[in-house]
Amino acid sequence: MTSPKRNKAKIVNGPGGYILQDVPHLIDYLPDLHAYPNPLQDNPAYSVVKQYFVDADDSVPEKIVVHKDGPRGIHFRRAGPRQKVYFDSDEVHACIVTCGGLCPGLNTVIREIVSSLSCMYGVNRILGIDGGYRGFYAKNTIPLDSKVVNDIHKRGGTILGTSRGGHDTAKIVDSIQDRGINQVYIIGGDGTQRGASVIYEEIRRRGLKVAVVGIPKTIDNDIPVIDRSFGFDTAVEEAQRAINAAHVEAESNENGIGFVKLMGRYSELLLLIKKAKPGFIAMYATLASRDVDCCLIPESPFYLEGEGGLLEFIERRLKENGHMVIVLAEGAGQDLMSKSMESNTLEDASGNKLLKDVGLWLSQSIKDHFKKNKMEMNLKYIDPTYMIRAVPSNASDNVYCSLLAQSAVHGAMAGYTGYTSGLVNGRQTYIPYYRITEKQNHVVITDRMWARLLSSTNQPSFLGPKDIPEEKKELPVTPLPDGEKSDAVVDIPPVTKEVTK
Ligand SMILES: Nc1ncnc2c1ncn2[C@@H]1O[C@H](COP(=O)(O)OP(=O)(O)O)[C@@H](O)[C@H]1O
Ligand SMILES: O=P(O)(O)OC[C@H]1O[C@](O)(COP(=O)(O)O)[C@@H](O)[C@@H]1O
Ligand SMILES: [Mg+2]
Repeated sequence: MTSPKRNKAKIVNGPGGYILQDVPHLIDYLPDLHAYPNPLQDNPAYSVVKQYFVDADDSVPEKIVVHKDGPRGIHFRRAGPRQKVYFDSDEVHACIVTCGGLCPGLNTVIREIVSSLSCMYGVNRILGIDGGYRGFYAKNTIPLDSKVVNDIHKRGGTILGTSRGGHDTAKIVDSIQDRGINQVYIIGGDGTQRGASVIYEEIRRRGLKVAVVGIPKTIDNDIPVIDRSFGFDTAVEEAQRAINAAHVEAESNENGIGFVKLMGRYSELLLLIKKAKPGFIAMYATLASRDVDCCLIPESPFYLEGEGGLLEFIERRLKENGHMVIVLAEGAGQDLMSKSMESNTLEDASGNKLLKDVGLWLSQSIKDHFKKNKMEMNLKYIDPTYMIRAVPSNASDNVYCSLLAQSAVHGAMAGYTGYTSGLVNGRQTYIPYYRITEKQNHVVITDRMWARLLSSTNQPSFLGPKDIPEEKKELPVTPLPDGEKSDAVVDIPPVTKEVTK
């Protein structure tokens, strides 16, 4: 296992408190690299586009809600094609790997990386890595071209296969070096991006001309900074089907309860710091459906018994309406379940905490309660968790995946490396790894979005004021005096979580 080396972050300060959290470039450590004119300038599809190439100074603000006297704040480099590229098309030997859990849209991203490289930049050496990180050193590669990927966007899953665990940095970089690969596209979630970050560090330490690019994938929506991950929209849409079925079942039965379990799990890292456990799919599926009476997510603790508890609320809602729908994120109520059952903490191959099935436990607890109180109730339990991530991406995710993949390719061709390509405030950007890996996204229950959900379901918050967690306040950005512009570097915090093999 290679321990990540400390590296310097590229920070550019500008007037009015402007900060650019820039991404590394190959010339940062290979200053003599040759640049070429971008072959896109001769591409008939683009020659008519005004200002097709992105201006070198274009950047995208992280926060778009501002006060008139506030500092301009943090920005990211805008993604897109540059006038100069640092790879000759014939020289490029690219590879693509998919890691972690499935997510709708993986195949669309693979397809578009291949198409962008071959159709826009004339690259014809592209390899698929079979079965996640360990495929770099334990499996054969899969040659990819436009024909092979032609209709894969219509299929769920990933044609390359995926896995958890198996991240051996030295072996992976050896394989990249031995095969002469010089562009590495890594599609995966929070764990994968941490893996990409250490691969980039090792490549840089060895002084290789290899661009390492991350493409964020997460059905849990737990990757920070970006607006949302591809596949999330599809997953929420698919979850609607399960909620609709639950509603139909509930309505058709005396005191019917439709109970749906969705994905959204505890993160081990976040358990350590007692923070986020994302319940985004449950929250958005509930908001979209309007048929849900109660949404339970890990970020918002609840209790079963007594006044103000879940069981009391269920009884009340059944009396009022004769039926109800409950949506539960799989990470919710894990503490309640652990208290009532013998528990030992297990992990998957990537070090993620393995969850017990809270859906089965909670639905049984509800059944037991009604039986004990001799009240009639009909509960139908629906677990669509793997179904919602195995489907192909919907139209909007397909467009999103395509733009994301194109941006990733433009960046690598332009010589940028050590970045994740992501949508920030509706614009494609390049985000340095340390911003992606420093924390995880979670539902903030003191935000307006959760309040909107509570007012749409009219469920109790199950919280007193003292239960509301204090969210870490963001440090204010200190504005620089007008006109002052300085290039600065700061230490990047090393990746904290250890690699699990
Ligand atoms: N801190 C880390 N350093 C290096 N590799 C990691 C790290 N955490 C996870 N990985 C690797 O990333 C891959 C995917 O991680 P996982 O957590 O399973 O999925 P996801 O990336 O979708 O969150 C696995 O192969 C795992 O070994
Ligand atoms: O595929 P597995 O190992 O059963 O894991 C299921 C988990 O994967 C997820 O879909 C998230 O996966 P990632 O962390 O790989 O994005 C969770 O929602 C779920 O808890
Ligand atoms: Mg993950």
